[in-house]
Parts: sequence; structure tokens; C-alpha cells
Amino acid sequence: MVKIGYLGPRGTFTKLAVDTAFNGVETQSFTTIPECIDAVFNDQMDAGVVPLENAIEGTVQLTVDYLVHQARLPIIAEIVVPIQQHLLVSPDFSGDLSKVTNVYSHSHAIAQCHQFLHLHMPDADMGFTTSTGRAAEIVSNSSEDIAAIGNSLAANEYGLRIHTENIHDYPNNHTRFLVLAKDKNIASINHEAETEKTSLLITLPSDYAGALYQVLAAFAWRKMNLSKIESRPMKTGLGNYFFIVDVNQPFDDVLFPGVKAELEALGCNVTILGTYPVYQMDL
Ligand SMILES: O=C(O)C(=O)C[C@]1(C(=O)O)C=C[C@@H](O)C=C1
Repeated sequence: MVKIGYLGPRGTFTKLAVDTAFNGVETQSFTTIPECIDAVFNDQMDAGVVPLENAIEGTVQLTVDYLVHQARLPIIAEIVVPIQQHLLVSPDFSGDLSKVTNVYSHSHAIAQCHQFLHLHMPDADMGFTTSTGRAAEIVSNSSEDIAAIGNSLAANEYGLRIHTENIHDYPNNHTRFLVLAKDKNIASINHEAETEKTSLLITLPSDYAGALYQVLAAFAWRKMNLSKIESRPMKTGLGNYFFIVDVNQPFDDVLFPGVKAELEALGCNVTILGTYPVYQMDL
């Protein structure tokens, strides 16, 4: 059976994404994003699922950085999942929110609920955990007046009560998850793909006027539609960046080799991180 690693433990959004996307696979949880990616890199797992970007809080930088700097694995699919953040408490908790001394969650989940926390729990201390599932686990093991931010799966898995539903600050909340695997055909997703994308990693030769403009022009005159461009530090010194560019079309034998050759002629380095289907899930 195909083995899929995910950011765990039980009750994370990543597990929800895995359960929605795959049937008949063996799953294994990993405590951190790097551990999950390493498990695929070292062939312990056939594929790994990790969060990449949230509609409210943006990119999960640990995922991008680890993938680029530590363990280059092909992206074989993207899964987009609706995200509903709830405030979870122990079933014994009574009283109002002002009694809660600490709120635990993944930094991305806390960031999606800043306004709620600011308005309703200004005095509570925040505890950052490796995932929302881990936060729910901490609350389930404690007799203190503490809370977690997480989903309804976590409430079920850890026997918690949903104190307040939908505490994320903006509606239409979604997270993009990446499926990483060495073999593109390792696991099939039982849904219709919405679209196909290609992600490129581009480094510029040096800082000169119009460098990024020239890079973007190579896509523009070929009428290739970009859905995202993100810059991250190269970690080699201030001012050195790489770019991740998502193109809204699958890899082909004409346009992409053309872009690559044009960018390389400018002195850029171009790596294809993956060309993959995008699946939009309803929970
Ligand atoms: O902690 C989880 O439940 C995760 O799956 C991680 C994660 C993230 O890193 O963005 C995934 C989705 C939500 O946006 C919040 C947290």
C-alpha cells in the first residue's frame, strides 16, 4: 500500500487534506514539516503532504525554505482545502473567555484569528505549537483553563468542546497543500483536477536595474499567466533572493524550454519544481 506522510499528529488540517484526497493509502504523521519532507526524501514514505499557503496568512515559509534549501522533491499535486478555525476547550471548561489564560496553536492558525484574539482574549498568552492537532492534544492533557485553535476533527479526536466556531478573521479561508513525491504516479487523487500548474525556482545573476522586469517579460510576451510570485532570501547575505513563480499551465515542450533558455541567457538559474494538477476540495 502507498505510504503517505503528513504534518501531524491526529486532527491537523493536513490530515484533513490527506483524508479528503486519498483513498486506500497508509498514512503516517510527522511532528514537523521538515521531518515529513525528510521521510519522503529518504524513501521512508512514498509521498508527503505539507501546507504551503493560506488565504489569510500567506506562505508557510518553512515549507518553501526546506524544499528549496534542504530537500528538493518534485511537487506532484496541490490540494486546496477550506479552513475553519474553532476555539477548542476541555469539556469541563465553564465560564467566559476571560478565564482562558493560554491559547495554543500553530503560528499560521493564530495569525488567521488575530482580530478575534485581540477583541475577545486580549490577556491570554499565546503558545505556538508544531500544528493545530498538537495544540488540541496539549489542551486535552491539561486541567488548566487553556484553549486551542483548530478544526472539528481535532475536537473529535481529542474529546474537546468547540467553544466558539469560525473564529478566523476573514471568510473564504483556504489553505493550499503540496503533495511531494519522487514518483509522479505514486498515488492517485479521486477528484477532478481543477487546473494544472508549473512551479519554477528562479535565481537572478546579480542585482541590476530591470532584472526582475526582464524575467517577467519572458513570461509576458509568451502570454503565460502567472498565479503567484514569491521572493525569499537565499540565506547567503542581505539582498540576495530567489523567486518562486507559479505558472497557470502544465509544462510543455515549446513555451517552458523557451522561457528557460531566455532566462538562462540573462544569467538566471531556472529549476522546475513541478508540473502538477490542482484539486479543489469541499469538506
Ligand atoms: O496545524 C495544522 O493543522 C496544519 O495542518 C498546518 C497549517 C499551516 O501550516 O498553515 C495548515 C492549515 C491551517 O492554515 C493552519 C495550520
